[in-house]
Amino acid sequence: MEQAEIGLIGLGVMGSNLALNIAEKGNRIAVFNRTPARTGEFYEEAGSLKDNIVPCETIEDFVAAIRPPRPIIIMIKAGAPVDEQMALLEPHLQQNDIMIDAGNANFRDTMRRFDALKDSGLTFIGMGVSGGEEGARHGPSIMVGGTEASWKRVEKVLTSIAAQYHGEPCVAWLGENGAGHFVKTIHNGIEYADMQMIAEIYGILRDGLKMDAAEIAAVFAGWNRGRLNSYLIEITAKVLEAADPIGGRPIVDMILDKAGQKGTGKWSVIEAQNMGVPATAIEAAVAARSISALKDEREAAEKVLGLPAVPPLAVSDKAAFIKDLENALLAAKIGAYAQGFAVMAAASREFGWSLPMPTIAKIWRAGCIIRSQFLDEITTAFTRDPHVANLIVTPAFAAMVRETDGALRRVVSTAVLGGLPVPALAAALGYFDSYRRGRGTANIIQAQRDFFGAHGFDRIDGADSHHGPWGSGLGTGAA
Ligand SMILES: NC(=O)C1=CN([C@@H]2O[C@H](COP(=O)(O)OP(=O)(O)OC[C@H]3O[C@@H](n4cnc5c(N)ncnc54)[C@H](OP(=O)(O)O)[C@@H]3O)[C@@H](O)[C@H]2O)C=CC1
Ligand SMILES: O=C(CO)[C@H](O)[C@H](O)COP(=O)(O)O
Repeated sequence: MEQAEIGLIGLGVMGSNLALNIAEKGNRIAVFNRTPARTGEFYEEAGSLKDNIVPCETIEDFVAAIRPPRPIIIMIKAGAPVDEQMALLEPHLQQNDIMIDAGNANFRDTMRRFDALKDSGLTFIGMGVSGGEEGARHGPSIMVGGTEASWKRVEKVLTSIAAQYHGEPCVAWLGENGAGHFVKTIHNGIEYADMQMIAEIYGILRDGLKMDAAEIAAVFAGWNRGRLNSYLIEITAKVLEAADPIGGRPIVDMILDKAGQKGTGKWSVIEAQNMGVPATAIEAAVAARSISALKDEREAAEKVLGLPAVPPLAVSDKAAFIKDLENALLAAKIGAYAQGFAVMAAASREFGWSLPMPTIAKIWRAGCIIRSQFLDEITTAFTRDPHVANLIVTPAFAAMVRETDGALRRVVSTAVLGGLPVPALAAALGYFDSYRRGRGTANIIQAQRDFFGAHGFDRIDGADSHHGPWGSGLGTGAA
């Protein structure tokens, strides 16, 4: 039997769709799954693509079915399962075979795995894949990290399966070792912020303006035809339109308000904090998911505290306010993306990757969950100035912030006065207001630090004195 050009382990949601995509693009692929019954089931469902698929029940058969040097995609649950799978696979591999972890790995695990294989003759690629089930099947966005030589060996097949944006494939080599998984992590961090901000706007429409799901769906569908055009806005309109098969009410009204999270959002925030980069909108989004998970505590707290005793939302012109909501969402989105890109710029320096910002924006324009028209504008901004300190000071985005931040301010103020939680929108606004203010208030913090801990400070006039005239440094207030 003709050998396959590539192998794939893990026939779950992502792996099975990726395998079908690979087969459909004319590549012969060997597949393996820990639970063999799934392999048979997958093969039976493959229809006309069966000719390009070699189903294997044992690791030995799987490895033998692939032509050396073998590229093998591992698309399984992230974390320890990947180490276990690699350990099972490794003894069967030969010089120059490549293991490609395509799951949502923590990039620190990817760096460890990359280093562990460095002198073994085997190669490791850490590859972020975005687009969910449909993207994996018809064209995901793919973020590759590893050696450039190993990328060259998989470039053709990955290019054949990636999404296309006006003829340009949404796949790229982004740097050594953990670069691809780091970029995927930040993609997801931005995804968390995007989703949370949409949820906050939904909350204002539902709880503030008392609109029903169908009315809110129409608002999002309208926005999807404008500057907010994006996959996440599109699917938000669709989920709001969908009816519950049991009972016929809008399905969103039947879904428990507890959000799951698998780790990428949290890792984005941890890494941002490690590098001292403010990613406040992403942090707020991660924290909001954690608060959402405290359903029982929230219900108990509502019984103790009640909802805020505030008047109903002060909105005199509903149409104008909905226009403000659209602009506020755009402004806040700019803040979240600016933060995500700033985290990647810092990581690029920290880990020596030379992450290509215009390329990252380019490969996110199609295929991935945060795909949008907006990313084309980010691509243009970073292409003009790849090393700009922050997206919001590029001419195009500075103009957009100036145009929309008033709406964000009005929306956040209205929501706060109406007792509606908008932590991610408020975080984006706070970020703009802090970042654009040349003279902030940290002089007080520096003085306090010097007062109690003799930490010293820099002076605005550059003079030499680095400590304040605090005397003993002992306060006289309460102990
Ligand atoms: N779903 C999504 O939208 C996206 C998911 N991802 C990432 O892709 C990866 C796969 O996700 P997804 O396809 O959704 O997951 P699924 O839950 O659908 O599938 C999980 C797969 O992992 C296998 N697996 C689990 N534990 C082990 C183990 N210890 N050893 C070997 N195989 C194991 C399962 O095999 P078995 O059948 O034997 O249980 C199954 O094939 C994850 O890292 C996920 O974060 C990335 C982008 C999008
Ligand atoms: O990577 C993805 C999308 O890009 C996956 O769907 C991931 O599971 C999303 O993260 P979480 O489950 O934490 O919401």
